[in-house]
Amino acid sequence: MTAETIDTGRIPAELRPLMQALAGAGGALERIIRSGSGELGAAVGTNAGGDGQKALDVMADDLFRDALAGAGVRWFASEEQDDAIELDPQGRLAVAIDPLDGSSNIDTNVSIGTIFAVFPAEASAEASFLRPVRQQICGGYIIYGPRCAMVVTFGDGVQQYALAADGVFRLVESRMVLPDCSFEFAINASNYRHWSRPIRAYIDDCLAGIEGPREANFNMRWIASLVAEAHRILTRGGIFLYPADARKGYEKGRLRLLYEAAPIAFLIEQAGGGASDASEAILDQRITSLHQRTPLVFGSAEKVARVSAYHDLPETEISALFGHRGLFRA
Ligand SMILES: O=P(O)(O)OC[C@H]1O[C@](O)(COP(=O)(O)O)[C@@H](O)[C@@H]1O
Ligand SMILES: [Mg+2]
Ligand SMILES: [Mg+2]
Repeated sequence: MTAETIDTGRIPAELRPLMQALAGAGGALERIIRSGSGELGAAVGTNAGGDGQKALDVMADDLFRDALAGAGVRWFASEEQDDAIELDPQGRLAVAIDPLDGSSNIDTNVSIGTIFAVFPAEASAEASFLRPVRQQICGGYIIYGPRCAMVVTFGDGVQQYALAADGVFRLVESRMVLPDCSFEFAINASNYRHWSRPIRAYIDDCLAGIEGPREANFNMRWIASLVAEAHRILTRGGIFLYPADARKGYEKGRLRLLYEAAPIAFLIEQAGGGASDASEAILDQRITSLHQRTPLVFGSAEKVARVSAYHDLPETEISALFGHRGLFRA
């Protein structure tokens, strides 16, 4: 009898072994992070996407891969693996994972996370992962913060589980709803000069505050952990933007569609929010390669729609000096 790792009452029966495995590995990773030595942040190589790999990236990847091997998972794709791996030929699930998100924060004791997307397993890895985003059957993340929590959707609302002292993830919220009443935006403003004009216009209008087209004062956050930003926005609203920019390698932004944008978008839409590539819904996209990047904008539906509309404005209006946008009064 395997030890209980998560409340299973609100988890679809066919996904319970998977969720128990993810919770068990997540709990183990939380203990490593909480008590780990300084080497967790040591550089150990580069991954398929060309990003630097930290020791904890590799440890997390090994941990989740081993845990999923006995959980009905046939195909395993990871940010830290060049290609998908077959774990169990009898498995009926395909899991794509960012085993450790927010790696630049490992040494700074800032919240980091794990992100996962689940699809039905097909006969090949390609067919299992290179498909419409909407065919996801489960998406979620684990946040290793002051409170370790798992947030997950199975397509019928968003559930939150908190890691209790006994090592079990306990259901604490059965239907998270994204609040629409926040004037907070999250973007890495150091890249301002690299952004497109519509993105600069959108941020300029936020910065213009009460005297500007938005007629409201905004606050800014940037944690550099996608999971931490998503958790804040699910909890108190706002908008996150990691747009495409002019830097080499950032033509499609920084974040990966399969195991970052797709699961986050699934959660955000299930909580009543919106998620796009700055123009089109993420859930309407098709995944064409394991590590493909996509611009990502998510948060309250109205704010995400506004960013898309800025991309539709005539060039004459895409000027940060333009007073009241013709399309929006406030
Ligand atoms: O360092 P930047 O350019 O601000 O990017 C921060 C973003 O990069 C990421 O850390 C990328 O994820 P990984 O750490 O898994 O590579 C996101 O979590 C975060 O939103
Ligand atoms: Mg990541
Ligand atoms: Mg990562």
